[in-house]
Formats: sequence, structure tokens, C-alpha cells
Amino acid sequence: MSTIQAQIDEIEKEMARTQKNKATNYHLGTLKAKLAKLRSELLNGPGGKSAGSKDAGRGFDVTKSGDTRVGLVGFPSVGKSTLLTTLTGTRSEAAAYEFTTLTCIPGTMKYKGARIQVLDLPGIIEGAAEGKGRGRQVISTARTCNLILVVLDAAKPLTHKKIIENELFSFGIRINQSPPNVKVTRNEGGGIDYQEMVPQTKGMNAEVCRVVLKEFKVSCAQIILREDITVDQFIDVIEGNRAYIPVLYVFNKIDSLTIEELDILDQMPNYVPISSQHEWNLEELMEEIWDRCNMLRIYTKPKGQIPDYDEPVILHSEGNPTVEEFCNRIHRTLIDQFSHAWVWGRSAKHQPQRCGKEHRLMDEDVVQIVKKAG
Ligand SMILES: Nc1nc2c(ncn2[C@@H]2O[C@H](COP(=O)(O)OP(=O)(O)OP(=O)(O)O)[C@@H](O)[C@H]2O)c(=O)[nH]1
Ligand SMILES: [K+]
Ligand SMILES: [Mg+2]
Repeated sequence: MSTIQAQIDEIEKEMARTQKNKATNYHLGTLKAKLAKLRSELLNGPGGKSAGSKDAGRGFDVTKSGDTRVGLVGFPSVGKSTLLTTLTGTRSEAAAYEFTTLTCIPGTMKYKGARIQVLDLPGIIEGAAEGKGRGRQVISTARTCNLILVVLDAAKPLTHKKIIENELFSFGIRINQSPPNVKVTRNEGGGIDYQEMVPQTKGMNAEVCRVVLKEFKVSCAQIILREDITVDQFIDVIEGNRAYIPVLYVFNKIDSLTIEELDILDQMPNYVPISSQHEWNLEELMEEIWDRCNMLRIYTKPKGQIPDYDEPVILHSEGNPTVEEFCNRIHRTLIDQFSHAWVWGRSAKHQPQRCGKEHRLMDEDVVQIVKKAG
């Protein structure tokens, strides 16, 4: 039998030969599903657990701390360690030779009252996900981050960018995408029930759904598409275990560029030009990191005192947290004594508003908890 890589090459060739049209859509769907399965076998061995599962490759053993975790990923010698030292004050050795850093070095950056854990990581190169160098360990660790900073040398950013994106992709990381809005319910019987809540314009239909599910040996399931998605996104949902993580591109060493060169880079989305060495533009970098970490600052106000603006309680902002979540963050049993809360700020209809525990908070609200009498 040919090697997995040879089978992958074969399928990729066949996909390239296959013209894209309605008639070949099902065939392409099958090929894509086969490809996804082979890729995860390549990463995890035959019968493979999907990329990123616990045994698929272990990350560095660094305890999570702080309010969120940001990882530095990039080619060797792009300046990751220099950046860690500049951002967090934790010294990570930096030098002009490649692979100076051989393990994961954590540091903490304080910004707007939040404690952001930053991880310096060894450099990665092409083939990292398949096990070149410490690549798998690096990318497994990147999977545990809330935000990945892809650090690039401003002098050769675009070729490196593509390679790193591919490595992250083949490890099941989907960057700057949200999880597709698809509901999958696996059933004991009843075949495939396929429903589109919105018109599908990117290749999905009942037949493609069926061939993909067949490849993954799913014969009975209800599938509801609530968003216009591609076949690849559908395969992601069925294979599972994808990590959807925001990425910010950091172009380091801009001190070595001309203004004209810098202007060309300026067109890219999600990117920040910096010089770690000269500490140029770090304020913007921190602001961009903050924007992607989805955190809220809630200030506490003890009765009769002014709010404590230096030490906000940091909450994750997805779906806007409730007053109850705020209480739980302060103390496990606080909610048992909760009577009501006074809330000032953007979430309040008047200043202050008397709120129950279901009230949803917004960034920079001020909250005073009133306990039950007795
Ligand atoms: N000109 C310039 N050089 C920089 C800058 N940042 C880092 N360097 C230099 O680039 C070299 C590599 O820096 P490191 O911080 O070791 O890079 P790294 O990405 O951690 O490297 P590995 O750990 O080997 O992957 C060192 O000689 C740094 O002094 C910068 O902003 N401008
Ligand atoms: K280096
Ligand atoms: Mg380093």
C-alpha cells in the first residue's frame, strides 16, 4: 500500500484535474472528506485521533495563569523572545542564531488591569505539524491559546506567513473564523435528515452532505445548516476537534525596512508593524491584543466609596456575562447572599440601575453588590 503522503498527493492531483461544476460536486465532496481523514492519519497514526486530541501531540507543560493566554508562533529568529522580554519583563534568551529557544517560556503582561499570559515558543519551520523539530509541541501549545501572535520578520513576511498558516491549519486550528453555525444531532436510526435554514451558495447540498457523512461512517443524523458554509467547513464540523482561534500578524524588525517597504505591508488586515528591539509601536500592539481577547473590565464599588479603577474584575465577554457570573468570579458563595446589584455604565438604563442576577454587563460597568439582610 502506498504511504499516506502518496495517497494525499494522489487525491490532491485528482482534485486539481476535476473541473468544478454541479456534476462533480459530490465527487469533490468525497475527495475532500478522504483528504481530511488522511491528513489526520498523517498527524496521529492510523485510525488516528483527530488533530489536537489529547494524545495527538502534547504541548509544553506550562500552567495557565492570568485572565487569558497569548502564544508567540513564528520562524526561528524573527524576534519572539525579544518580544516576550519587552512585553512582560520576563527574560527569555535572544540571540542571532536559530533555535535559541528550545522550550516554552511564560511571562505576564499587565494591560488595562488584566493579566495576560504570554508564551514564548521555539521557532517552527515547514513540516512542523508532521513532527519536524519541536513543531508539534509548539502547535499543540498554540491550540491552548486564546490568541496567537504570528510573529514575522518584516523583511520576509509573506512566504513565512503562508507556511505558518498551513502548519496551524493541518493541526486543526482555524484562524480568524468562527465555528460554523451548524447543528448536528447523531441518531440511532432514521437516515440523514438535511435542512438548510439559509440558502447554500458555496457547494453544500443534500447529496454532498450525504457523501461526506458516508466517508465518516455517519448514517443517521439530523443536520441543520444555519449559515452559508463551504464543504470544508462542513467537514470541520463532522470531524470535530477544530480549534477556532484569532490570529494577529506581528511584523517585527521594521527598523530594518524603508518607509516605502513599510507602506506596502500596511495594506494587510489583522497586522501590526513593530520593532521589539527599539520598542516601536508596542502600545498599538497591546491595544490590538486587547481587542481580540474579548475581555470586559468590571469595576467594583464598595458602599459609600469610589470604585476601584485599578483592579477591575476581568470577565470574558462572549454573550456578555451576567451579574451572577461576576459574583462567582469574586467569591464562590457570594451569590447565596445576593439581594440585588446597583449597576452604573453602558448596560444600565439609568445611573445607577437596580438589577437582578440575570442582568448582562458591559465593558467598564461599575457594580455594587447588595447582600440580603440578616
Ligand atoms: N533589527 C532588529 N533585530 C531584532 C529585533 N527583534 C529581535 N531582533 C534580533 O533578532 C535576533 C533573533 O531574536 P530572538 O528574540 O532570539 O528571536 P526568536 O524568534 O526568539 O528566535 P528563536 O528562539 O531562535 O526561534 C536577535 O539577534 C535579536 O537581537 C528588531 O525589532 N529589530
Ligand atoms: K534566535
Ligand atoms: Mg526565541
